[in-house]
Amino acid sequence: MKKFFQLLLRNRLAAAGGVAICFVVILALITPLLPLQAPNVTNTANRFQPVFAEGHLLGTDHLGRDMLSRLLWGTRLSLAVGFSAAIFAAFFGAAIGIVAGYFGGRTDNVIMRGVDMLMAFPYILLALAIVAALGPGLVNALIAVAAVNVPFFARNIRGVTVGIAHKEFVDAARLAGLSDTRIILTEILPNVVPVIVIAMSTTIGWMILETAGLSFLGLGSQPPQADLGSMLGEARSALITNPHTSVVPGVMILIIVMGINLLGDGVRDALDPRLRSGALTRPMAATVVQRKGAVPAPHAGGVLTMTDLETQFHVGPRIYKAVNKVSLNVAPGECLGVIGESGSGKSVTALSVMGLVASPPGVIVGGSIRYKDEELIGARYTTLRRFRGDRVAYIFQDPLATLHPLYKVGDQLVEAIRVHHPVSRAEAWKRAVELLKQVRIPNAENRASTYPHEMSGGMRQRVGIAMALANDPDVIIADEPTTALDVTVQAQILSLLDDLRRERGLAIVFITHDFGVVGQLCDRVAVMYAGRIVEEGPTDAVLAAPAHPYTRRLIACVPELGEGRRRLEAIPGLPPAVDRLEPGCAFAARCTKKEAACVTREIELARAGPRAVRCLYPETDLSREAAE
Ligand SMILES: Nc1ncnc2c1ncn2[C@@H]1O[C@H](COP(=O)(O)OP(=O)(O)OP(=O)(O)O)[C@@H](O)[C@H]1O
Repeated sequence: MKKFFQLLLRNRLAAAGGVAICFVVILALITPLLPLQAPNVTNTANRFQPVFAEGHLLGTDHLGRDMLSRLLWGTRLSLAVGFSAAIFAAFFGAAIGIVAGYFGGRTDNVIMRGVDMLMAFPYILLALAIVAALGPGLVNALIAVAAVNVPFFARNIRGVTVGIAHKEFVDAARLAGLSDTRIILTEILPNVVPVIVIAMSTTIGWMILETAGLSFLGLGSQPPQADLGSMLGEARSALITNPHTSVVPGVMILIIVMGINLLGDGVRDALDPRLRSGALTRPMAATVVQRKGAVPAPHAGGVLTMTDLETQFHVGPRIYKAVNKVSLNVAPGECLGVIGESGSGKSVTALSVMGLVASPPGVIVGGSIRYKDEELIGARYTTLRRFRGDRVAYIFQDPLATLHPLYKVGDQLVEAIRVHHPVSRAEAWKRAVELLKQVRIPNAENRASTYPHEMSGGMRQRVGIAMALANDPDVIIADEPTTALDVTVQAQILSLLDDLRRERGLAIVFITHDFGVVGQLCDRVAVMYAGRIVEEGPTDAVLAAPAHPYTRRLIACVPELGEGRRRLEAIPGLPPAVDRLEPGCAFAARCTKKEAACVTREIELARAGPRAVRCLYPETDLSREAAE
């Protein structure tokens, strides 16, 4: 709740709207306590007194009634009717939407066709028809305004409910034997409440306007009772001669509706969890760079070289050191594996290369990333765009999330090609089909015309690889591309990537959790823990004699076929949170070889020949191994 208010106040327009609305609501609440004149007592001798007239701060109307008193009593009434109408509409609309969305099928059809019929009428005509049927009066105006807004809520909430009703947690509740009512109340409702609140906050102003409209037409509040709409209606004939009688209620309506709308927009933004971690802004086109020191010289050669890369997330007062002085390099035709537990910083390292870490909250605070001889950290956005997808391409874990669901896969490949190369559509289509063949998609000509949802997971991942290959890049960064696939398809994809790098001299950075995959594909491996590289070296050497205790434990977690009796050793405990890192080795708390020296000072990555380890008491003596 505190976070919600902080975010709301950070949005200045929303805060201004909130202040205006609070002021008006407080005034309306204390109206009976204020020393005001009676709002309905007429005094025709005193009619049309101007603003600031003696005894009448806002003047008098055509019957000599005090405008200030009528304005405050009228505001009270208009707010009460507007809020009540919004609550009624939200309650009935949400109930209808939830029932239709949850039960689906015929129930949904019958309810939603009824809602469609209501929506087919122009809403003001519908409201007029309802008031005409019920008779003029404020309560009937309230019923009419609430009724015409019920379909809006029903449609919105039904849409959200349909999306939730078949989620795994709802299925789990069904399997647990919960009744439909219980599921709706405990599983569905908490997920739709934010949407109801947002819809309400953005429609209350609208409902106040509609009620004022009906009163303006004489169908809402009846004389002598004042609300803002009826005050405007009565002042209509004196609009030119005594404009203050219209301006006073008009300005109040403006303040209320503007205030509620601004506040409503702010509430909607503050309730959106995606905006919580950053400011209320869209992510920037490239990761923000706030490098403090000088650009370090590259530590090694290669087509892609990262040296002392530091990427952090700045969330309020917290700093998450997701990537902490990471140095990696990959040569043409080489495959570098990056391995580590979930949250160790592998993806953030990969995304930093092309400035794809979302800012806010991501910030690159130090280091160097070189593609051949070109420095990428701090490079202009046009340079990064030129390289993205063309020289350095990505393959992500979930191709369904990265492929556009509404375009055929061939068209998406055509787009990827034409973004970087000025070729005709027909030519790009031919190349797209060729790419699909290269990634061994059978019947590629026809498959190019299918949509992503018509393909299996393995096929889609091949399309993802084809997309990465579209512009013949020099480097492919593959972020767990086989984790979601079954072992047969996984093996096919791995051998495909292996062939491609041998045929084309591609450099591959392969991010994975799985040492089995590293052993199959990678020439070298870097092990990450809590944002740091803890070990690096040729895959065979690391697998045969791991130097860091963490690497040894990770390898021990991999089951091997035919070794059924070997005990798999899980690593106890969890990786540390990267916003509260203690000095020294981050693995110390889980390490069986921990000594006092491990947690007193920073431990350097000690290099010996092709291998490196960040440990004071390594499992293998790398200097001796290098000397041999
Ligand atoms: N938007 C964010 N705000 C704060 N911290 C973040 C954000 N995104 C990532 N992190 C943190 O950065 C660290 C590194 O995350 P990253 O996604 O790189 O891990 P990973 O090793 O790729 O994990 P996985 O294997 O699960 O994909 C994690 O500790 C994560 O909590």
